[in-house]
Amino acid sequence: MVRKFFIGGNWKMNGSVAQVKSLVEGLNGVDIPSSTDVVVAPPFIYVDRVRTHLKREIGVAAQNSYVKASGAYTGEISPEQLKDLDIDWVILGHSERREYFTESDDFVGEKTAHALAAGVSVIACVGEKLEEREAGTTAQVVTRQLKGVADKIKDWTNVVVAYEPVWAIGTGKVATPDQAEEVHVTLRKWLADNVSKEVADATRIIYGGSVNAGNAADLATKPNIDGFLVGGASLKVPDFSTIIHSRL
Ligand SMILES: O=C(CO)COP(=O)(O)O
Repeated sequence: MVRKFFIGGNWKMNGSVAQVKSLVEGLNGVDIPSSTDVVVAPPFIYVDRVRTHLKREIGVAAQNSYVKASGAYTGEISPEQLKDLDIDWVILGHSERREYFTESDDFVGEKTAHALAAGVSVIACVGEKLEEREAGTTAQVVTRQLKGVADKIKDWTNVVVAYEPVWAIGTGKVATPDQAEEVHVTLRKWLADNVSKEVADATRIIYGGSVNAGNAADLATKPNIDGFLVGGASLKVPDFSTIIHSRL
């Protein structure tokens, strides 16, 4: 099964009008291989302008969405509203949201189901903390998080799973290709055993955590690493471009 390479750029809470303009101009000059899906996720307030000015070969994602279509939910954004702006993707369950905004596995699953129902594809994130890895519970943690999503959805066609070990995010401490591959295999096996062999074969599992222009190609050699979710390096167009072209 050939899974299309997938590169996401998570800009997190970074950027200004000027920086967003320069990123979009830079990205418009990057050659996007037809074998690769590329999606960038600006902060909410910039998604509309990014979608308007960015070339269509690059998708745009939000970094969160809520579980209702509309209503009295101050500060929230619905996937229906994202769709209204032609935003086709959303990142859900990022460890920063789980940690700072106390999002549970169950809530991430609910948000995933609602986004998919609204026609927005989902990058669903899982990942263990350092103490969980050291305690030997990595597989348990990531499969529990994946189950939170699996319990709420039936169709995985529009889901990409991102494995992002918390200890590797923004730390410069990247998982080795073998460490990442091991967890990707665990996640894929869990999908095969608990959802279906077809879903396990077809679902892209991407890696995130200190991916940069220097380490992406090595990680991309692993058969179960189907791409990357990139934070810091996605704010530097030349580095992000190298990562986009990291699979030979
Ligand atoms: O959290 C990440 C992407 O969602 C990874 O961030 P960094 O690439 O900055 O480590």
